[in-house]
Amino acid sequence: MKAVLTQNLSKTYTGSKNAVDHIEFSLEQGEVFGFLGPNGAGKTTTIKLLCGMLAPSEGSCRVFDLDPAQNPEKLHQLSGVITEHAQMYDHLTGLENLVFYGTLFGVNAAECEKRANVLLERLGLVDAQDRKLAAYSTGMRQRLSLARAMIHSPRILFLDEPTSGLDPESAQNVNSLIRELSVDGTTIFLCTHQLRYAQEICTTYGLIDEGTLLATGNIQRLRAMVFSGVVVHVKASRMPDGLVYQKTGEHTYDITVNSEDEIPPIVKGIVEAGGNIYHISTHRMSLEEIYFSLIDRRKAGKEGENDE
Ligand SMILES: Nc1ncnc2c1ncn2[C@@H]1O[C@H](COP(=O)(O)OP(=O)(O)OP(=O)(O)O)[C@@H](O)[C@H]1O
Repeated sequence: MKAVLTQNLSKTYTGSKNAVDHIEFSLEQGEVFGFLGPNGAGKTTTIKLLCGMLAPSEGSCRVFDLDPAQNPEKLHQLSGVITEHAQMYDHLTGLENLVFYGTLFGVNAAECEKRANVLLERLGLVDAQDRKLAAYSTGMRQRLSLARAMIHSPRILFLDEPTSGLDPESAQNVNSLIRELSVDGTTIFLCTHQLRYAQEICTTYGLIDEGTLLATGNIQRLRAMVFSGVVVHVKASRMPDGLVYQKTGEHTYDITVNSEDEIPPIVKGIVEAGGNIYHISTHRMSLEEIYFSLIDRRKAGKEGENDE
């Protein structure tokens, strides 16, 4: 059974164009899926469709074989969600909020408290657990809303920018918690604009722009859509005749190869030509470079269409 399956999923808000336009993808259990795209691309709308907060205008989606719009209660039992404004109670303490929400999900109070203690510890909130939420800082609230989303040990977590606004240490805690949960089989659906962070943590990606899904898959698959080769940076005293390279500075060169297997003969060739090698490193396209390349390609395609 797929953790998430969408078919022709579309959402049109009244009076506007498609916010989500016939998107199709599926997620396996335990995947950390990075859903990436510019502002207004349709990420939050997709989360809302998958959580049953919105009904599709066309097409369908299923989360662990449930139709979210038809079975919102069942879905809430097995999913956790954080969006920018998670509802919690200012007059309750951090711990009381967690226990309250845990019991709403059907977990008994003793179990809730046990799990709340683990989460508060992991998210660095133990010292604040007995303080009223009204006295929490924005970052503390954000960490508590993450704990709230996890209090009932959901099978899937929908996280919209879970680390924006967190200090580096808290962000690292959240990242390692997400990694551990995925190892234990929790599926993570993560929206973020922080592409370096996404590359560290996600196993697969979806790239959306103006409601259209431009690409899905792991980083190798996305790379293959843009440029699958490797760029070798070399600093050497001389280069052999016949080798194709691009001079990038004083004694520095870039060589483009299809695979790393081509590097040893290149090194051998430089040495045999009497060159000294001072530095050699390889570069593959990062998620950030792939993202901009695919977005730029789409923009160029649209401009081409408009020119015709
Ligand atoms: N309630 C609404 N009514 C009308 N249009 C909406 C509504 N919510 C979102 N939209 C529009 O739908 C499109 C997709 O918005 P959405 O919030 O899903 O984007 P997003 O990718 O989450 O953006 P961001 O990165 O800024 O959070 C945008 O054009 C937005 O203006």
